[in-house]
Amino acid sequence: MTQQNVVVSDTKSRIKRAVSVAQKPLVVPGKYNIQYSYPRSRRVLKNIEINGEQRINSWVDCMRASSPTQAKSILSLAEEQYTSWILRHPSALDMFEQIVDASQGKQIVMFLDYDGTLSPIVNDPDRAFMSHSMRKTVRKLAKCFPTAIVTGRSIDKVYNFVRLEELYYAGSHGMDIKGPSKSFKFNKDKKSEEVLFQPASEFLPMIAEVYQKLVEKTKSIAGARVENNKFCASVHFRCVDEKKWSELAQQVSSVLKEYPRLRLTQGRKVLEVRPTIKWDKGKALQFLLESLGFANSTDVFPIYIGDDKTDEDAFKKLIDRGQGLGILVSKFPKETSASYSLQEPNEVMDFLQRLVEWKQVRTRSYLK
Ligand SMILES: O=P(O)(O)OC[C@H]1O[C@H](O[C@H]2O[C@H](CO)[C@@H](O)[C@H](O)[C@H]2O)[C@H](O)[C@@H](O)[C@@H]1O
Repeated sequence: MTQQNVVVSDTKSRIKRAVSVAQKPLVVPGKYNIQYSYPRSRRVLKNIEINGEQRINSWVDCMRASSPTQAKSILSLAEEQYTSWILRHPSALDMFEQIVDASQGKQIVMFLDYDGTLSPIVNDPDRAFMSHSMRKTVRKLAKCFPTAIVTGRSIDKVYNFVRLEELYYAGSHGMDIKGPSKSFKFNKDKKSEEVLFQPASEFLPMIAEVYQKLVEKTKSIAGARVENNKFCASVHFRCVDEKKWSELAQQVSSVLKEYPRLRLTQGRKVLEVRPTIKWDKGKALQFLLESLGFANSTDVFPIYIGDDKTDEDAFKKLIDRGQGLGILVSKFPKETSASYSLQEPNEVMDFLQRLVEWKQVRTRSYLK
């Protein structure tokens, strides 16, 4: 079954669900961000989601008080936009049967982003814990399919959260790749040594130096926080007053001026400083598929689940390969190359759990 077939079928129920989701009051304010919450590459520090949401909330309050009819038309517009988005990126839970049908006869390989996908977004990056039930689900998932965590975090950090030896890990946006320990190898026929790839290893001292400079430069800005992710560094502004965002951006930019071999990208309330090498989460996905022996295989069905801009490189890679599918985790419409959507980590867990159950049923009936 082609992806188009999958998307076209079941339209009525999806519209129904889309409209009912769009009507949930909690979700509605953020939907005004449709075109604005996902800033295009260089529009740094503008139109960012949470404050956008607050601002819009107060706009809507004022508008309701002064002109109820006008407010209603804005709400309808948001609903329409959400409905149109969800039709293009239907829920992976609603489309579960079609997704597994499309994978028939192929080896599913799972790629999971960490923050915002397996763990909820929180203010303190050191406290982005994943739940026990999520860990249990991912453990079961890895017994059924080769499974990789692909993250902007350093491998050490993400491993401290995930604590599952049986997974592949691609840390620092894919610039640090490790395989599972030998006893957990999925494909026992493949070479037994751990996969290990560090395409940006020469940048290690530079990132360490830049990290120190960023800490120094930003320390006067309340709430700013710099995280060393080994081959890249993150400057968090989730807890910085919006009035201070441009000052923070200037400080970061002044440090980067001295480092032409580093570039800046943006994630969810975070500025990511990373090497200019042509390597990203999409390339990491490709590398891992090759390591698993699926370089030119048509019998593989990779599923990538992620919530952030950096995950778009992986979604695009799947489109280029013409294999598998991408699932964006988001409550709000965003520009994306993913085919499907899930609203939050809890839905991701439900989806993974269904995959596990589906696989177990198939294995049982195969053994009968
Ligand atoms: O690729 P990911 O696994 O999604 O990592 C991207 C960044 O995630 C983390 O920051 C994000 O999550 C934090 C905790 O919920 C949140 O406070 C922050 O605002 C988000 O941007 C991580 O701390 C960064 O280092 C990663 O680059």
